Amino acid sequence: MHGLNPQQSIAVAQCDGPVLVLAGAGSGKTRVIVEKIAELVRSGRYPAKRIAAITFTNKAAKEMRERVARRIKGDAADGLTICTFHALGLKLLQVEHARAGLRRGFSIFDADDAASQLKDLMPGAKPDAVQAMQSLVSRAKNAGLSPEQAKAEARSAREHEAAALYARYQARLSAFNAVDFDDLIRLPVELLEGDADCALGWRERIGYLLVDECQDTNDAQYRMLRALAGPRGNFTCVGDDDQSIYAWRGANPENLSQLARDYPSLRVVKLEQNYRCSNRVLRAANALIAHNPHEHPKTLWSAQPDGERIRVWECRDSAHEAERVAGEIHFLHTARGAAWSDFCVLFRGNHQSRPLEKALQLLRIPYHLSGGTAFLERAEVKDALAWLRLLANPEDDAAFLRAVQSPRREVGATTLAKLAELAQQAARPLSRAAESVGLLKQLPARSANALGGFTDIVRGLRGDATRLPAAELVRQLSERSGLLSALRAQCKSDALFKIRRGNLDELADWFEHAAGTTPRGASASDLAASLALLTHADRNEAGNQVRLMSLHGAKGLEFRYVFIVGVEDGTLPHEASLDEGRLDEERRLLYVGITRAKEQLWLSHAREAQRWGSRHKLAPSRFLDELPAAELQRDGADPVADAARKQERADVGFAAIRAMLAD
Ligand SMILES: Nc1ncnc2c1ncn2[C@@H]1O[C@H](COP(=O)(O)OP(=O)(O)OP(=O)(O)O)[C@@H](O)[C@H]1O
Ligand SMILES: [Mg+2]
Repeated sequence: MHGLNPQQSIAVAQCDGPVLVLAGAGSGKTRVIVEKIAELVRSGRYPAKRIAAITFTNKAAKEMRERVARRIKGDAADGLTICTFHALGLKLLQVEHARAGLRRGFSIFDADDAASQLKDLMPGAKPDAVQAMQSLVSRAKNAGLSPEQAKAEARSAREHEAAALYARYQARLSAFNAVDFDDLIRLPVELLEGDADCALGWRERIGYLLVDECQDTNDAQYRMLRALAGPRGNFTCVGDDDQSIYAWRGANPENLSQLARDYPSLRVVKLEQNYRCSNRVLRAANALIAHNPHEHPKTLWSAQPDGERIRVWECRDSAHEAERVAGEIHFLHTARGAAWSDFCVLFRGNHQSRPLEKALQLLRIPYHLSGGTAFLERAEVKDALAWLRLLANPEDDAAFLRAVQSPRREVGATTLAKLAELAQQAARPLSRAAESVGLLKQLPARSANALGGFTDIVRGLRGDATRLPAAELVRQLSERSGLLSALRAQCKSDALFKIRRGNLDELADWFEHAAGTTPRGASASDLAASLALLTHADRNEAGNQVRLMSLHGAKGLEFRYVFIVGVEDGTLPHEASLDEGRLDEERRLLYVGITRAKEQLWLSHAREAQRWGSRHKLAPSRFLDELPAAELQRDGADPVADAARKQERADVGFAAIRAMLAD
């Protein structure tokens, strides 16, 4: 079957009843999902519109869509659902909004919006305290608890406090006709589990379900899967317990074993051949992960050549480390003709990208940083989105509050507080209260005028919102809202203004693109809702560029050359995991990193770090000692090879300089 091995073929062919593919990195689990979708459609067992595949990120969804499109000819793939749990939850809620107690066009609060609501509900609380409460509330939601259940289950005083806050926070969300990210899973679960008709309807809609990276589902997502699959359980889940790296976000790899308990007829398929990594890389990965406890040890072998030994670099500090990485990339590109996109540099924490960026820029190496300063977090983008949200949903008070103050107009905090009071008395959302002449009369004339001006603009745009193409709406609203001219006034230089206006153009482009790819030609307001689910990394595609990303972000990907920097005790494993006994998860993280490499791998660590103005010593990661020495080549271990390499590198360097002079 299309170059699949026998085990993969079994997993693909098994279309009735539940299937779990449990296998190590690079063994072709994602490939099984892609082939299986193609097979289900081609065989006519399920039309594309009755198949849903769940991926861990939007980016992975996009990639899978492209891979499937290559396997299925023509329009047979139309209507296929490939998305994240959150996006599927959103889709479900958009259809079932009435059952979920929401009105059409409800808003999605991102983590920032949620935090600001909680802050508001905790007057005087320090940011740390707000954050702590936010994560407790989120944990309760991810465990699938309603406010009432959270209250009943609370044991400690803190949990009682969190449960009470959860109830007030939820009341506020529903007053705003809004949901947060966690609700995109929790509410569908509540609906599907509590309403048999609704569940049946969705099982009819989604005849076959496939889930990638199943080890990283949290409890609420697992329940969503179970509720959607129903007792018949027509699904294929694939996962690897050794790659579970999201425990901190509530992921529970136990769900893999739970599947067998919930579905006694579960067919478990194991894959043992790794097609990705060189043999050395794979042997090193296997040796590392063997240090974690395993109920069922996995065997994973590779028919690939041994390949180069794994380079272990000891560097002075992170700047030196970055220079070596950039130098090596430059060398392999120039001397061996590797494409920039063949390289990936991985790190534990996002702050580690800075020295790398500097070093790459110095050598003029094009790079792409995933999950950097989130595009959607930029002020002008958030402003434009608030406007869009308000156009979509007049009851979105959070959007109103942001839009009415961007750009600033003569509507101050006092006016808004007064308006909120009036709105509450009249039981209306803020934007409706601001439109009511009767209510405005109770405000000072200047503020009332300013509000009137604002609502005129909103009304005008709302009239055009359904008529204009999505991208055009973004452009018009940037102009007509005054956002653009405020931005111009605010920017000290033309260059800066260009960059920030560029962000708004990018938003418009994104809308144009997204509207073109959604089947129903989604309106700008639908898009504004789904945009909340996207991250910078998802939206922004890398071209022929070196990729910089966190180990967490690298899940599922593969590259010819992989560098992992900062392999130090305290960095990887991370400081916080040393005393909390979460070493196993850190080890899995390194396992994920190592198994991204197809041909060659570099692990580097620094001797010193600068912190709070003073230097301090760093020790190499304890994980390095867990790798088989025979597969490693440490600095200085092979002076002859080192010298030869240096010479080759110098030659390439001279050639480059000569070429530059000739230009
Ligand atoms: N039967 C096969 N023959 C040849 N190549 C294969 C086969 N199966 C998978 N591959 C290739 O092996 C590589 C790894 O496959 P895939 O990404 O599906 O693995 P995975 O198990 O999902 O990995 P991860 O655990 O990292 O998510 C890909 O390049 C894929 O094309
Ligand atoms: Mg995969």
